Amino acid sequence: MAKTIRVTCAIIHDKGKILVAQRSENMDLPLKWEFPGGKIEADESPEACLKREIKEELNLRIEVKKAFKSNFHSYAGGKEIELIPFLCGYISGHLIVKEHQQIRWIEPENLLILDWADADVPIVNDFMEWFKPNH
Ligand SMILES: Nc1nc2c([nH]c(=O)n2[C@@H]2O[C@H](COP(=O)(O)OP(=O)(O)OP(=O)(O)O)[C@@H](O)[C@H]2O)c(=O)[nH]1
Repeated sequence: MAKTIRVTCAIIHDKGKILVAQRSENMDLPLKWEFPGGKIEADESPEACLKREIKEELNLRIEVKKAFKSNFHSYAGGKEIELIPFLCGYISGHLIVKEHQQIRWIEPENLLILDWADADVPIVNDFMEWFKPNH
């Protein structure tokens, strides 16, 4: 059986908006929307992974605030991932889009409009459920 790949992703909330990223044409899941992040390396904590990935992909420093429930998802072709989401805050840095097709800052209530990577859909729903009564 294939090994489950552990992937972190950041729900970055700043000034009332959420940062969302569209995967580029030459990534797998081309043009699907995701929360930025990436694979956890050996001996790395999920939080350290996320800070590293966000610095690498977007040139931003973030703080990791709250974990949400992770989602196990099997993609066609056999790849299985555990997607581990965290609510994050912006600390500093000038945004540079290095790998994605585009990024957008959107109102939380508009998150469901996007064409999400399949593994992200339960995470978006969980986040929305938490967000609504808290804001
Ligand atoms: N970063 C990220 N990856 C996601 C999300 N949803 C989702 O299915 N994935 C999948 O998780 C895996 C991690 O991908 P990645 O390409 O961002 O990770 P990485 O930068 O560490 O990997 P690389 O070294 O292969 O480029 C990919 O198979 C990707 O399609 C998401 O919201 N964020």
